[in-house]
Amino acid sequence: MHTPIVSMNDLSFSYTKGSKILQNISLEVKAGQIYGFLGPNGSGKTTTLRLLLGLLKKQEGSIKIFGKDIQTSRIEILKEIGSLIENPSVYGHLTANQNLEVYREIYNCKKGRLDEVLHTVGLADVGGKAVKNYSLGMKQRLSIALALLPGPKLLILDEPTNGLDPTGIIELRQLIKNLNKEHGMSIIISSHNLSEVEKIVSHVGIIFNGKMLFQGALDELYDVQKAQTRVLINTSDNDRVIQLLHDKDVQRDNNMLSFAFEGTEEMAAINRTLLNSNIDLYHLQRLDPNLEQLFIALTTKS
Ligand SMILES: Nc1ncnc2c1ncn2[C@@H]1O[C@H](COP(=O)(O)OP(=O)(O)OP(=O)(O)O)[C@@H](O)[C@H]1O
Repeated sequence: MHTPIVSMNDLSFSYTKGSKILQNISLEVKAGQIYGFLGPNGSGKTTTLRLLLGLLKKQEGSIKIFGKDIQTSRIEILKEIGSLIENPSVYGHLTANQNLEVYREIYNCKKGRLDEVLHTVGLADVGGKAVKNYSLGMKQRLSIALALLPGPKLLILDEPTNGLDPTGIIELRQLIKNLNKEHGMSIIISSHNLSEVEKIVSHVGIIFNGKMLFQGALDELYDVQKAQTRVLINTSDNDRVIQLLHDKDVQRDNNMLSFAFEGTEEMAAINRTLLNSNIDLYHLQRLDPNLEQLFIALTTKS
């Protein structure tokens, strides 16, 4: 079996004594995965990622990256990681090429690498422009180009879609997919919004109030989500519908009725029942839970 790229076990952390920000966090990322690290604001994502990069000192638990301990092999490990934590740190008065040149010297990589990374992030045509004239999406992509300079195996992106417009989000998604597919990079991407990352991630971890609530393949998360899906209907005779669907827990909210969704076959059967009873259907909607509702479902799961 392959050694996981990242393996975090039972990590707990407090900024101040007595108030635990992270509790027994365990997280595993395998080679080639795009791992979505999800949780609402303040749940502990940035703290976890800072610990992962050794930017905060670990207190309890263990962190291994590429099979090595972050505490004893930090420099060696960091050479193979590109990261973007919080705001893009680029100089506005410099061009993209000049920004990259500053970091190229730090990383000690070849000159040709600048064009390569600019090309990878789709900024090859504007490398000579001052960064202050870039859109936020372009700045974000330039920050990723900086992180790519040393040719990392693992890329860690903390809420990279924050503040981006829909086009910027789509471009960033495409870039992340390419880095994973064409450059074989493993990627951890944090977000407070499942819908922003679900098109690209293969695995997810969900953190809430400093605890991991879920970790697994996206499909497993969809199974949890499916169990929380409801159907919303409005008909010409809602009272009658409640009688007809007496074996379901139908809830009424103003003119709307809602009940748990249990598959398309059951939906079709309900529809036939309504038709046979001469009840007109005015509205039918499937309600998939959003991330907040999923959190609630996961926290209350027995
Ligand atoms: N330097 C710090 N000192 C004390 N508390 C902190 C510090 N940094 C973060 N916290 C607290 O730790 C908790 C987790 O914050 P963290 O930034 O890790 O969450 P997050 O999930 O990344 O949220 P966000 O998306 O808002 O950054 C929050 O309650 C936050 O107020």
